[in-house]
Amino acid sequence: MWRRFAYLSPVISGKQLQSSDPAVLKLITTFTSDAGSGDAPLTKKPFITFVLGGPGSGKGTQCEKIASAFGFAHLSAGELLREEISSHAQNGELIQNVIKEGQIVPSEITIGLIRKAINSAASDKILIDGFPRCEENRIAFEKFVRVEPDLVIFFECPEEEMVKRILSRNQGRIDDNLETIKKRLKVFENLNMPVVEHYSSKGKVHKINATGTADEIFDRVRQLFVSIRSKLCEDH
Ligand SMILES: Nc1ncnc2c1ncn2[C@@H]1O[C@H](COP(=O)(O)OP(=O)(O)OP(=O)(O)O)[C@@H](O)[C@H]1O
Ligand SMILES: O=c1ccn([C@@H]2O[C@H](COP(=O)(O)O)[C@@H](O)[C@H]2O)c(=O)[nH]1
Ligand SMILES: [Mg+2]
Repeated sequence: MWRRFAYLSPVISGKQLQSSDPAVLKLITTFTSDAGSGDAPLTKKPFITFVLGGPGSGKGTQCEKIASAFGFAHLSAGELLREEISSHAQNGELIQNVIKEGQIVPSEITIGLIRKAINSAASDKILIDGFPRCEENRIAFEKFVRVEPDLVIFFECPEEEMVKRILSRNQGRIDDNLETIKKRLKVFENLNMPVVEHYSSKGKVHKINATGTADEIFDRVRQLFVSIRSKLCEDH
């Protein structure tokens, strides 16, 4: 039984939890129970775009622009998690600790929130900003939400520029400090990048140069969406 679900083990502080850990057993139960939020099919067939890139590479900024220019719903995984903290949800404290450490929230939690947001989104063209964060997230999403992304955008930005942008963001985020940024950059290299590599090998990744002004970057992004517009109109 455990071997079948080994990829669901949460990554917290870089450690894989053991199969006997109560948190892991709860995770398996949620994903395999009809009542759980993890294993119900989506109520619609959306056009899914994963938007990936390092911390501060401009994912959120560009998603806002794509959403308003091309009618996408913008679902930020980080924002969904932060809303759980501010609404004092059951997992709020756990999420806050993980984000403060720059690590990755267990898939069970994030996927449940994303699924709910997809089902209640105003558009069936969806941008999922900042997810999947690791191969375990990706595999769990594909297996339990039962969809693969139609498109993956990867914003390429030098580390120095990402750090500069985050340190001048000024939105009071608990992870916008140098100590957490260093941890997030390590997680980005070690855990986020394998997801980009996986989708690259499937020919789904469009890399965008994320240097320059936000408008210059959006000019590059716009070209991509204009080139796939006929596909978007046909299907959605
Ligand atoms: N091209 C740009 N040039 C300068 N600043 C930018 C640019 N794009 C975004 N910013 C600013 O940099 C900060 C980080 O951008 P944004 O929040 O969009 O990045 P992100 O990839 O979503 O980051 P995170 O992963 O931390 O959520 C914000 O304050 C934003 O206004
Ligand atoms: O799928 C996800 C998305 C985010 N997190 C955690 O949240 C912070 C902030 O995310 P942003 O996308 O940069 O807003 C991220 O560093 C992770 O700690 C997550 O665990 N899983
Ligand atoms: Mg963001």
